[in-house]
Parts: sequence; structure tokens; C-alpha cells
Amino acid sequence: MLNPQFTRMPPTSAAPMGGVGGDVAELIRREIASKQPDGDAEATARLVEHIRRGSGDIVLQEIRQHFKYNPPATQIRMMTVMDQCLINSGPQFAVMLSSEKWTDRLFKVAKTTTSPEVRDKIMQTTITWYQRYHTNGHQRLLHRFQQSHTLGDPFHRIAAKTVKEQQSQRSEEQHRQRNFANLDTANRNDILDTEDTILLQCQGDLASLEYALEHPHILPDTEIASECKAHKLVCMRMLESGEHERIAAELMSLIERFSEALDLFEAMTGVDVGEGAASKMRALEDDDLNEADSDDDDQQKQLRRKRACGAAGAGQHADAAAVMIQAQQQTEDLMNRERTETEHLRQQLEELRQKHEELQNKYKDAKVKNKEVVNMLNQYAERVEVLEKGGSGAGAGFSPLPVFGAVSVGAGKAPGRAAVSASVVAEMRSNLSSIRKGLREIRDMRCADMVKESSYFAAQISNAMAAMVQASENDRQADRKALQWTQELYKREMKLRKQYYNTIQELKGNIRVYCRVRPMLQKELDGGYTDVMSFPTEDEVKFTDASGRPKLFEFDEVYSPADPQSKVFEDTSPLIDSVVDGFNVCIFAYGQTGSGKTFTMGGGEGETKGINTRALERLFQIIEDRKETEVSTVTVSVLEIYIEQIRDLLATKKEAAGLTYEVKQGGPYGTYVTNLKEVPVTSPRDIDSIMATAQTHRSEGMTNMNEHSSRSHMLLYIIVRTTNKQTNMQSYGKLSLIDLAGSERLDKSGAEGQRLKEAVSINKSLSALGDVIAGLAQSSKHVPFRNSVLTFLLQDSMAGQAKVLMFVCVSPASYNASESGSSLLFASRARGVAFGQIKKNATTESKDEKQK
Ligand SMILES: Nc1ncnc2c1ncn2[C@@H]1O[C@H](COP(=O)(O)OP(=O)(O)OP(=O)(O)O)[C@@H](O)[C@H]1O
Repeated sequence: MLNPQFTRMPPTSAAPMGGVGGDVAELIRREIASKQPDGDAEATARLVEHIRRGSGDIVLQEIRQHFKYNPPATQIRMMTVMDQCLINSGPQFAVMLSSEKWTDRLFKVAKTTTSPEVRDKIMQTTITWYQRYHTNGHQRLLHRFQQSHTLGDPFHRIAAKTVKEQQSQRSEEQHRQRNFANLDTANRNDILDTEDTILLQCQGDLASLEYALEHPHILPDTEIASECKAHKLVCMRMLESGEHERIAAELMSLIERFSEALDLFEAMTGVDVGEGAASKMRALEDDDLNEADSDDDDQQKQLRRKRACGAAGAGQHADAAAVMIQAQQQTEDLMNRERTETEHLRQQLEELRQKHEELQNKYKDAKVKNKEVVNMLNQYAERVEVLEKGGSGAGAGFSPLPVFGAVSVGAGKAPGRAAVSASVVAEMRSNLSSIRKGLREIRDMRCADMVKESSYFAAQISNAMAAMVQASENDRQADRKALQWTQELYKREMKLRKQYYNTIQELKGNIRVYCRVRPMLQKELDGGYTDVMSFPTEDEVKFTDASGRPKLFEFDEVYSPADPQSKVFEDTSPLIDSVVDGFNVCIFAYGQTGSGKTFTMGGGEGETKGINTRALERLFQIIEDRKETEVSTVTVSVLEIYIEQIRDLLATKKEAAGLTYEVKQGGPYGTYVTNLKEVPVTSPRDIDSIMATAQTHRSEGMTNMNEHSSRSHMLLYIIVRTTNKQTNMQSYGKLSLIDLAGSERLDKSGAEGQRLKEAVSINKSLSALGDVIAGLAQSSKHVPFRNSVLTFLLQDSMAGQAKVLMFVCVSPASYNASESGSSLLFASRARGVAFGQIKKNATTESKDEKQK
């Protein structure tokens, strides 16, 4: 329910001193401080006004500051504020809140919070947002809640609880519908017609804008962008009014698509249609300046800044090399800091070691001296004893005693026996014992000091050692982190680069070339042949030719022998998706005999199934996903070209009798073959039986099926016709899956007779393909499409009516080096060729026509 207080809110006066940011910050503070259950109504009204004036990003940024890692009460209040703002400011804000960044943030907080109230509030609010605006982002978020191990149960509980609210909403809706039913028929039809007309107009203009975005030479078409902006506002108003529930989902989807397209338009042309891209950029800059948000570390911020630059068009897209240099610079700074720190610690340790050594030397000296003194004392003691017994020092062979300090013991006088009185001896004895005592004291004192100093330095040294170890560990960690970081950045940059490259390729209509190298076969290993392929990077293959020279080739994708079929298909599936959108797509496998073409296209069973089956599975999956809005039918045709003759591989002999198969131009999907049988397909499993029928017909009358199959080109056409249930817009997409015959060197194969005839024919058609590619590469006026049945059939694809993907299949074995070299060269030449801009097959069937 819209709060009337907010819808009628008059424009606020100019923002206070701190600008919009300061005002918003103050308003949020008021919301947090408010004691009212729904927050501060006046503050909310002013926030809504800011959002309506295009500052939704600033409001959300401020809310974000108070949302993560805040007390539960603040988090709940922030949810309430967002909810109130969303209810009162309309779908534009809903689009912002359904962004990946916000839905991710909501999920993370719900998952990590310890407060069940916060968790429940987030879930319940998301449910109501989704119910109101049918936003894709919120739908995905609800799905995440539902799937989550920890959040699944509480989510179901909350969902059940909100059923009551839904019921009351439904009764309101029924009431509205009753009113609607009460309108007279003419009035009702008017409303329905108006809704349909508006939807059609919106879709038409949106399609034009999207087309212009895909074809930059048409830009800037400001008029169509302004139209779209106006339509978007109409859709928003209709959605806000709550009176167009029937088309609410379409309206929301249109609003989202308008936002995306207008954003891109502004970024690509620099024309301001009031979509607020500039403010988004500003918010992003602010983001970076703000203190770290835990889910947005510095690296992510850099990447987001880069992504924003990327979105602003190729001109503003910061160069990958610049980011790499910046990352390297930061890494070097980090490492230099760590190194200086380590050096400093090393010096300190060295000083401590020296001091410790000095101390130990002093200690040793002191010990020696102490020993000397003790010896001396012992000598004194002995002499005193002799003297006490009345002996003569001289007579006993005593040498003169050294003088110790001021006391001389029995020295100088050499007293005779009679002269040695008891008092002298007593005095000497007392002197001796006092000297001993003094010495002991000195020794004890010195020892204690020594022990103290020694243990102090030992502690210092072990601290310094520990710091050193820690520093070098930090050093290693910093190295590792920097390396990981650089690698990660590099990978992301490469991915981004590839995305841009693909977009440019698509816009230019270039052929995409994927290279696949099959594994060495057992017989090749047994024959002692070597593997001449290596893979320096994800997009490069290095091949060593027969004379040992290495050659490097770059392709859009390169698959090594270890890459499974699923990986190959993963990169192909986006092309398949566009068939349902009404594009023609042509995928063909080129390469010498036995290089893996049939394995790539047809494959085997289960995990080894190839592109044909996987493509059909994918098509059916998309059709299923879109069944609410679109209805599609799928048909399949299979033909082969054998010595310049077309054979319908799905027609029985009886059916084919008397029919001619000729290539014609101008069908709804471009070039076509007359009388070709089309078989309806209703499930991906049908392809197996269809291909089995084709193989049976292919081998009829052939003596050696395996030989024959590699001597003809096989083409599988899958045609998807789609009708949009709302608009009756029809689109047709044709997917051509082609397994070409293997190229072969006649001199090497030594073919004769029929085999020679076949080989000549194959080589002729493949060289005609080469001539066509060369003609296109040189933008020749005359491109020789009609020189072979194959090129004539491929004419529409190569003249810009299809997205084209070529698989160049190569053998890694040394004995195929020459053929592999030719195939790689052929493919890398084809890679640079522009086929022209790709067009979509689409027609609008009017209501009248439909009724007819
Ligand atoms: N990626 C791969 N992984 C495993 N085995 C492969 C792969 N690619 C090819 N092979 C095997 O190599 C052999 C030759 O492959 P395949 O028949 O697909 O070649 P081809 O180019 O279609 O030959 P031809 O032109 O004669 O029809 C087959 O035994 C196939 O199973």
C-alpha cells in the first residue's frame, strides 16, 4: 500500500551544507535514533524525495554503512527504511535493490547474523518486495534462501507467515477486479487494449534501442533513447498505480531492460538521458573512498572501478596492461617494505650477537683471572701453614710470593724461625681470610651480573630470531598473497578482455574460431610418434613443425586433449541460446581426417556426447524456462554433400524418389535446400533416433560406412520458431551444425579411383571455402560462394546472417605435423575475417493476421 503521506510529499528545500550526502547521512541518523516502530516519518519522506530526484545510490550507500556489523536493532531499522523508501519511491529503487550487490549483501547478512529477528526481517521484506515488483534479483534471492541449508527452514516458516498478508492483498485485488468487471465491456476492452498497446510500443522501442546498441554505427540515436526513457516512466507509473496487476511482471521486466539499455546507451554515447549513470559512477568513486566494507576489499573495489570503466565503453575501459602494472607496482612496494623491515631486524640481531660475544669473552677472561687468584691464594695458604709449623720459607724452597693488593704475605722480610711470632701468623691468617672473602664476594657479584646480562642478551637474541622468522614468514606470505592477487587479477582481466573481445567480434560479425587438439591415439603411441602440441596459455597452442620450428597460434578458445566435451560445450552454449532469440548460428568442424571432428560434433554417449545432442538439450531447456511467455517449436533436417550432390538423410528412398535437392536463396532463414524433409522434435532424446536414421540412410549402398562418412560433409539443421504469447512477435532461429569431410593430402594418402574422386571433390569444396574466406578477408566485390555446393549453402551464414563458430580440430601426432600446420594456418586466417553484422530474424504478426 502506498503511504499517501509520502506520495503527496512536497519537494524538499535545498539540501543543507553537506550536500545530498550530508543530508542523507543526517536523515539516516534520525531514522536510527527514532523510537517509532516505522522510523522517523519525516526523515523517510525526505529520503524518498532524494531517491525520486535521482540520488537513490547515495541513500543506499549511507544505509549500507549502517547495515553490516551493526546492532540488530539498527539493521532492522535499515530494512524498514529501505522498505519504506521502496514502497514510496517506486520501481526504480526496486531495480537498485535487486542488483546483485544488494541481494548478495542481504543474503550474507541473513546467513551470518546471530539475530533471528534480523534474519526474519530480511526474508519477509524480500518476499514483499518480490510480490510488489516481480524483480528478477529478488526472485533469485528468494530462491537462494529456499535452497540454503541454514536458511531453508526459517524461510519456509516466514513464507507461510506472509501467506496471511498475501490473502489480504489478494482480497484487495479481488475487490479491484470486481470494480474492473463492473466496468462496461467497452471500457474494459479499452483498458486491456491500452495495456497491450503500451506494452507493444515499449517492446518495439526497446528492441530498436537494443538493436542500436548492438550496432554502434547507428548510435547515437538520442531520439529513440528519449522515447525509451519516456516509456520507462510510463511503465513505472502503471506499476505504481497498482491497477495493472495483469501485466505487472511484464512491466517490471521492461523497466529493468530499459534501465540496462539506457545505462549502456549513456555509457556508449556520453549523452545524458537522465538515467543517472553519472551519479552511479560518483557513488562508485565514493565507495572506493569510504572505509573498507568487509565484503568489498581493496582488490574488489579496483575491479568494480574497472568494471564501471568497462561499462562506460571501450574508450573508457582501463587497459588491462595498466591494471597489471599497477598490481605489480603494489606488489613490489609491499615486498620492498617487508625487505627493509627484515634488513633492519637482521642488523639488530648482528649487533646483539656482537655484544653477546664481547660479554662471553669478558666472562672467559674473568674466569681465567679468578682461577689465577685462587691458585695464588692456595699458595699463600700453603706458605702460611708451613710458617705456622715453624718451617722456613726459604728452606722449604719457596720462591718469593707475589704481592696481592696492599697486603704482602710473608714477603719482603723473609723472617727467620725465631722471628715468626704467633701474632704475625695470626695477622697473616686474618688477612688471608679477608682477601678470600673479598674475592668470593667479587666473584659472586660478577657471576650474578654475568648471568643476568647473558640471559638478557640471550632473550634479546631469541626475540630477534623469532622476529626474523616471523618477518621472513610474512615476507613469504606477502609474496604468496601478492602472487595470488596478481594471478587472480590477471585472470579476471583476461576474462574481461575476452568479454570485450567477444562483444567486438559479435558487433563486427567476425567468425569465432575454437581450436581442439585430440589426444594421441594408441596406434600413434605404438608407432613411436611424438606429441608436437603444447599449450602456453588458455588461448594459445604451440606446434612444432616437421623441421623442429615452433609456431604459436592464438584462437578464441583452445582445448587441450584433457578438456572434456562438457567444457567445449560450455563455451559454445551462449551461441546456442541466441537461436531461441531469433539468430542464425552456424557451427562447423574443420580439420584433417581423424582429427576429432565427428567426436566434437557428434560424440558418443553420456559424458562423451557431442555438440549436436548438447545443443538440442540446451535449446529445450531454454524453451522450458521461457514457457510462461513464449511458445517454441523445433524441427530438424539432416543432409550430406557427397561429391557435390545433396542427399536428404531423413527421407526414405521412396520419399526421395524423383525429388531434386537444390540450394536456393531467400527463405525465411536465408539459404535453404528444396524438398528437404523437416522432422518435428519434442524432446532432446529424439536426436538419437534421428541421427540413427540419418546414419542408416547415409550408409545405404555404401561398401565401407566409416570410410564413406569421412568423405562427405554432414549438415544438421535445427530450426526453432518462437512466438511471444503477449505480443505475438515471432522469431525464427536456425542452428546449422556441420561435420565437414576431412581434408587430406593426395600425395600422402595415395588415393586412387573412387577414393581419388572423393578426395578431389572434398579438397575442391574445402579450397572453395578457403577462397570464400580469403575473398571476405579482402572485402572483395565478388566472393566466390557458388564455386561449391558447400559454400553456396553456407553463403547466408558467411554473409552476415549467422553467428559463425569454427572448430579447427587437429591431431597432436608428429606424423600429422604438416596437415596440422595447414589446418591451424587456415583457421587463424579465418579468425580475422569479418562476415558482416548479424541480423535477427523477427517479424511481428498483427492481431488481425493472427485471427486470419
Ligand atoms: N577429444 C577427444 N578425446 C578422445 N578421443 C578423441 C577425441 N577426438 C577424437 N578422438 C578419437 O580420435 C579418433 C578420430 O576422431 P574422429 O573420428 O572424430 O575424427 P574425424 O576428424 O571426424 O575424422 P574423419 O574426417 O575421418 O571423419 C576417434 O577414435 C575418436 O574417438
